[in-house]
Amino acid sequence: MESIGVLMTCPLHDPYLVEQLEKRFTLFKFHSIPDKAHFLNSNKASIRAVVGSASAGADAKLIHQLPNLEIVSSFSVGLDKIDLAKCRERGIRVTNTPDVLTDDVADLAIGLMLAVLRRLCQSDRYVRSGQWKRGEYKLTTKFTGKSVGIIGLGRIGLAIAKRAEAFSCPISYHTRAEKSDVKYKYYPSVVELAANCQILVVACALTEETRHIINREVINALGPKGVLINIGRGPHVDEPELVSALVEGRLGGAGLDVFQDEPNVPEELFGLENVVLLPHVGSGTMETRKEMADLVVGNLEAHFLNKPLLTPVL
Ligand SMILES: O=CC(=O)O
Repeated sequence: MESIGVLMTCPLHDPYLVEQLEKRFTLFKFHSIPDKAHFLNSNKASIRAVVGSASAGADAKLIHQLPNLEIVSSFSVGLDKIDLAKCRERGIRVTNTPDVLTDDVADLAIGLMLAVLRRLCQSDRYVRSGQWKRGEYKLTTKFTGKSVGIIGLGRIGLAIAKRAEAFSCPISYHTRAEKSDVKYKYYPSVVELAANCQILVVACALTEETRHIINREVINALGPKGVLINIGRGPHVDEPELVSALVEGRLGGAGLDVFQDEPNVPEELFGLENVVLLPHVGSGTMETRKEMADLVVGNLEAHFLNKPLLTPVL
């Protein structure tokens, strides 16, 4: 398989995945190639696979430039950086990394809820800066028993619900259609869900329908005591609306692992103590990233050995 060209389109800071790919294939690291047009002209014939992630995948332009592309193996569960319609049209296979990251992302969502309500980051800074010696930290807000609304009740949404239930949180949700196999309260509109919960979590896939699913109306419905948690994708949220709601006190707080234009985060958020900001680390544990890397490589191997894909999307 060494002669098979694999184009890694994202800057993957995962030495294990890079090592595993380099052992088996001819790996091209697209982000570190200065003249991309020249590179593609000279190497397009040998490239039969793309490895992408949540930050860069395979858009229509790239797919068009790779005439021999057979498979896109994504080091992510989200598929929003891959032009699935183009892949379908060209018969290009697509795989992702579901299940193995569910626990980590759900754990992080709960961590964000606790961190925002109990001001964990802020009180850590209080101790480090020596302020504790001058007085006790102020009172915060209880998490146990808060009502949690979840947008998207797939693997990750359900894992968040299960964890929040252990904190005695009543759960409600919004999805395109009501689910017959869950006992949680269903709201057919996001605004209604937001008006009826204290913590609203974005856990759905990013698609054209869910882009800006968190808009001004939803934020206002969640209100000055409500908290938004986003472990989905930045573009799920109308970010300028979120920033102004937080600055104006129309929203109670936010725990954000994802942003519109990563790694750029609106600086207006930096001074707010009711906000916790993370650098898109939902699946970022050594254990999970290894399992994800094994799936990326396993899917490529399966494809080139004509075996069934491990986690096929297309
Ligand atoms: O954001 C991370 C993923 O989609 O896996």
